[in-house]
Amino acid sequence: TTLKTTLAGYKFDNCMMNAAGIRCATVTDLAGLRDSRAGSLVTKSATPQPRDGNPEPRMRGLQYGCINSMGLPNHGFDYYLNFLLEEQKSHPQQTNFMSIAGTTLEDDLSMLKQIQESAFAGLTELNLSCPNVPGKPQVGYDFDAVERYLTAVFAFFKKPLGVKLPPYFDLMHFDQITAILNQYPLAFVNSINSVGNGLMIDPESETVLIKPKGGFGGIGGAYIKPTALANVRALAQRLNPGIAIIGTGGVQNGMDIFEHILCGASMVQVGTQLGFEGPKIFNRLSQELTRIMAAKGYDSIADFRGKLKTL
Ligand SMILES: CC(C)(C)CCc1c(C(=O)O)[nH]c(=O)[nH]c1=O
Repeated sequence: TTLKTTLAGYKFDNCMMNAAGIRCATVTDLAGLRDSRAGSLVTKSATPQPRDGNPEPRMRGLQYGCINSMGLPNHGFDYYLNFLLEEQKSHPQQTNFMSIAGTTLEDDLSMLKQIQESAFAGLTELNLSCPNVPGKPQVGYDFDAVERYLTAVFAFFKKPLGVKLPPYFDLMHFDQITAILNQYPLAFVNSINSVGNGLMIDPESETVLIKPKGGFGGIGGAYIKPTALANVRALAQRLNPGIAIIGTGGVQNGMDIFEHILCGASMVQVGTQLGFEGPKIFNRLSQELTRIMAAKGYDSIADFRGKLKTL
């Protein structure tokens, strides 16, 4: 039984890795991921300059998941690109991802130009949950903006690139977003980001849990697995076969990873639960998934990827 996978022509020893934003903001975090059983790593979404992010408390974990409104705290684009370039020299056998989340299209293009001209040989994840012009929803929910962004990006960017999408909830939206995405030479689509603008409350103190945005924040964890699986499945049913899918959302154990792969994922990312358990979680998840596959008679994930049955 092997957990290896291939995505956009790149080989990974393990089909699981971290989700951007969790345990990946510092070199220490990233080295911890590299030294774990994870098959790859992705950096915290970078902006051109370092950012402090929102006032704390800005993330809280509860029994079934977490809420966050971090506000893109990160050490800046150069910090992460430098780490990834060093990694290529010291650990050439591992392919990594760089996540970027400019607060404007210009910022995204400027970072992508630097990646294009750099020696970075991994994959780039463009976070489309980034804010749009005031008065408009996030880019991922403004389909004209998605088209504008991807047209500008692929006018010059020739390295492997995928997009991180927010969750969609209407079948027409799955049709609309994939009709757009299928027009571009995307290496992958990563679905889903946190479920936006949830609200968690402490009824004792009658207060919200996080400070930014009056307590509103992205929801992750067990709460969002049904939404994540539906998005992975819907995208897999609609995207060109050349566009691989990364499944993210609600992974707590090996069976959750199995379910994401059954829906069509070639790589599965872990966020909230990684935050709770740390990189050693990939030992447990690998053991659990291996046992599930062996019990079902599957040698590799290709044996069951995308093979979810309907009734
Ligand atoms: C929400 C944004 C701040 C625009 C992007 C960064 C981000 C954050 C964040 O840094 O607040 N949290 C998430 O759950 N997903 C994200 O993509």
